Amino acid sequence: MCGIVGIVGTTPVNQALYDALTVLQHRGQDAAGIVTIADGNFKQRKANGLVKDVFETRHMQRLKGNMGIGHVRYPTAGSSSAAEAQPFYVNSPFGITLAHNGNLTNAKDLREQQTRLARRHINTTSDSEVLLNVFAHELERAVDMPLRADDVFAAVSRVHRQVRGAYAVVALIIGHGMVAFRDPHGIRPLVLGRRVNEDGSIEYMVASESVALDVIGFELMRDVAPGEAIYISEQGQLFSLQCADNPKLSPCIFEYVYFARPDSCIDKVSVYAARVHMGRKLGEKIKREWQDLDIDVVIPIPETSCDIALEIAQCLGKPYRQGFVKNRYIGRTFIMPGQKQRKKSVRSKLNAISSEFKGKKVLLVDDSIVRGTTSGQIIDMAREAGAEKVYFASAAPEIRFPNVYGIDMPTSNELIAYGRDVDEICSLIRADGLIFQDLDDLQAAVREENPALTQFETSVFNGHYVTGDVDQSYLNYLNVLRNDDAKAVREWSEGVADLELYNGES
Ligand SMILES: O=P(O)(O)OC[C@H]1O[C@H](OP(=O)(O)OP(=O)(O)O)[C@H](O)[C@@H]1O
Ligand SMILES: NC(=O)CC[C@H](N)C(=O)O
Ligand SMILES: [Mg+2]
Repeated sequence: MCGIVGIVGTTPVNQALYDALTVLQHRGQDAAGIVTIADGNFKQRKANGLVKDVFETRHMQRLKGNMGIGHVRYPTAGSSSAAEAQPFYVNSPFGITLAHNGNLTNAKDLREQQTRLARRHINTTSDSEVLLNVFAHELERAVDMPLRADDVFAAVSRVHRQVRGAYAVVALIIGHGMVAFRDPHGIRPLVLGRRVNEDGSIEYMVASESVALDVIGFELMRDVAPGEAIYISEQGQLFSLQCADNPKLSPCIFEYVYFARPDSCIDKVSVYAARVHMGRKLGEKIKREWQDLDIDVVIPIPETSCDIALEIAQCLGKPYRQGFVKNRYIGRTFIMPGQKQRKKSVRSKLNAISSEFKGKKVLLVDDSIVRGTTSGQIIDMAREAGAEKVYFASAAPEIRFPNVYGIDMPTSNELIAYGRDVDEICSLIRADGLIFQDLDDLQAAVREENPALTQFETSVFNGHYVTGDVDQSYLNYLNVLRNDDAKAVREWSEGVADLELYNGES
């Protein structure tokens, strides 16, 4: 789950894009990029690193123009080399740059088709570059001069017919406008906003999360519908059309559990409210199932679980204490690239306040347990700080299946709950008791905010993949391609060679 943003404005957009990417940083910490259009050309800066490190004043000064797009990356396909930072560029037709959040499940086939049939060269291993070429090829076929919104929509319709997986996309077509679209299941979020200026002119913005609109001073108009495309011309005129044959909203439920910021609203659901409901549901389950459990205090594992833990504490009638202090300079550990780095970072990120643990029976709360990197270490820390008993509650159910839609969990083997029951997981993380949310309760918690959400993308919990094209042979292929060891070998050789071709500037 990367973060994407695009603005068609009436004044320079560089600072607004930068600010939006900073607000979306929690969605991707590996690389960042911005492309703007000025004087009939693209201006681009992209590199590995956090937003604050990638863009220096000299870059910002060169990113001129009133329209642009941006991306923060959390790699889920290809490599984490700078050459795969986004946006990507193709020169024909017109000149297009594209930023993508999600992951394609048929990228291999599409790549072959683009090479063989469309005679396009894709220079990196990124699925997003494949998606850009599919879109460019279809736009080339659809084109009427001058380019009309309908041509763009026809191209997007054909993209939907070929591409499988998750994709929330924003792209610039030079000399024409900005296009944004969401896959027919709406797996990854995308919102549309606007700002009305004093002279009555309107600026438009799309972003992965509504919080980006808030911070830039745009008002939320609505979510981009699954399968829908939005086209905003250079002149600032907005067009939209449903471009999918059978759209069916099935947002990734993990966005609500972990990825999105609590102050965002996704598919008419306040992420904060959904987490509060998750806390209540889990609190009720704890009361039901652990009737004679003796808990002195409820302690969250910062940062995502704080809102959930507070609600659990209220539900149980127990005190809530912030027993761990988070180092504000260390990012999210789950989206860090390798297990070694993730493990090391948990310890430097979180530290216990001994007085909150000494001689107490504590209930630790986290939003989820994925690889068990956090929970194992945190429980040890709680014991070292003097806890008498350490119980653990997870607001998400057991995660047993790989994710193929933009979360970097490509193999079951790395998941602590794979092939294990609750007792086995409990002893592995060295807890005195462990409880997970039920999937029905998790879905109900989110649905409470928007009853129209009848279906979610829940594959990591139940192995049901909404796009219907994911089978065991695909999962085996992914396992070989993207397991931690394979990634480490690839990154090492790329680091040594560093000979890739890409059109970034430094
Ligand atoms: O079982 P694991 O593999 O450790 O993954 C789950 C943990 O990772 C995430 O925290 P993270 O540090 O990424 O971010 P946060 O500060 O937003 O909680 C999540 O909130 C859990 O704490
Ligand atoms: N997390 C994402 O959305 C990643 C986008 C794309 N698959 C990449 O790896 O760059
Ligand atoms: Mg966490």
